Amino acid sequence: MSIQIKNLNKHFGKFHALKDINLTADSGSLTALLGPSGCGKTTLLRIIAGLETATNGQILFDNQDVSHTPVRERQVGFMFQHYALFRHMNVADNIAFGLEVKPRATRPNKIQIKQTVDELLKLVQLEHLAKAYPAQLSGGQRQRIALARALATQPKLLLLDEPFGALDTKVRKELRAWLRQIQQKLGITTILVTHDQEEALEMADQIVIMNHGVVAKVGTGQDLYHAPNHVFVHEFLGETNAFEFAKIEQGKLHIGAYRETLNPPIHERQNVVAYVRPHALYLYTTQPENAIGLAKVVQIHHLGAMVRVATQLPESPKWFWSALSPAQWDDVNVQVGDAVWLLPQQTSVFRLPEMVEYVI
Ligand SMILES: Nc1ncnc2c1ncn2[C@@H]1O[C@H](COP(=O)(O)OP(=O)(O)OP(=O)(O)O)[C@@H](O)[C@H]1O
Repeated sequence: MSIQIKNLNKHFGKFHALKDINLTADSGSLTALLGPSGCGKTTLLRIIAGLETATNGQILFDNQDVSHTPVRERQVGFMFQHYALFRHMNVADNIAFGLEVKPRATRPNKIQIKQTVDELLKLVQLEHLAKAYPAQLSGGQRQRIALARALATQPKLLLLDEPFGALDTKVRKELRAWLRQIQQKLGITTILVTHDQEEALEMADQIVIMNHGVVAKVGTGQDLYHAPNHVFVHEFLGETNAFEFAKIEQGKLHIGAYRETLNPPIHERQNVVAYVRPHALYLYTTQPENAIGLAKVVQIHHLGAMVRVATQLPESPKWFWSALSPAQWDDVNVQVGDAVWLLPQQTSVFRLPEMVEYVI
């Protein structure tokens, strides 16, 4: 099922929470709504679900206007971080719940319900836990059951709000890959709310970056990461180093004076800012052509697949981070206190407030 959102606004009293949202999600795709806390992700998801009404605008499912269709008729499945399983019901009964409460006319019979539950338990690979109670499950298992429960009514749309928010990093990572696999296998259109950029980059076909109730940018993870044309998007999606008061002359980046504050809000910054991702900020022990300065190494973190090095230019309060592969590290092999030359390999230059000027 495809989704289209047209000119949608939401006001809470005087507060304009969603501003002229326009979005399309293709049938079978996974869209991530990504943005900082309070940007309106959950509100948008709730409006798509029918749990909240928009002040104006339209929502279309497969080109049908569902803006005023009640939630139970929208055929959506939910999985929320805090949408807990029923404690007093075992796993099988939790999964069956959505079917058991259907009106008699559309409710499957006992045998069909059992069949569906068995299939879903198999899908989420927890057949052996059918008789267990939620308190006996790990956090990851609970969320897998929550997904099975969300899928029981065969929804045409799956809505996930920070589904793995409460889990530890390792389990989160495993479940992300697992959920994406199931979503693709079922071909179910899915919208995922997250504030975790890695989660969005790993799972989504398209990422919608939201900020202060507006859609700042829509694209695939690759599009957004490599060629964001908006300062907010560049800063939000992936780690970056900001060189302020930069100047580009004949294709070369010059660093000007430094501000005293470390990360002033975007609207307080002036002129030109040059952004360099850590993997593109190369370090050299002998001066290369076009180096932007000689910096001091202040920290080195060995992270296995990567070595992260923090450096500081003279008179700058800021640290800049480089991410080196083990092979790159072997060539540099510096120690804290050593001097290194900084050379950006790719730089996105913005003339504020939001225009990208060039990538060099
Ligand atoms: N029922 C409500 N009444 C008044 N204001 C609300 C209501 N629901 C949400 N808001 C406000 O709308 C804004 C967007 O909230 P929303 O929960 O959609 O943000 P979010 O991006 O999902 O944030 P988070 O990641 O923290 O959940 C916030 O400023 C919030 O305080």
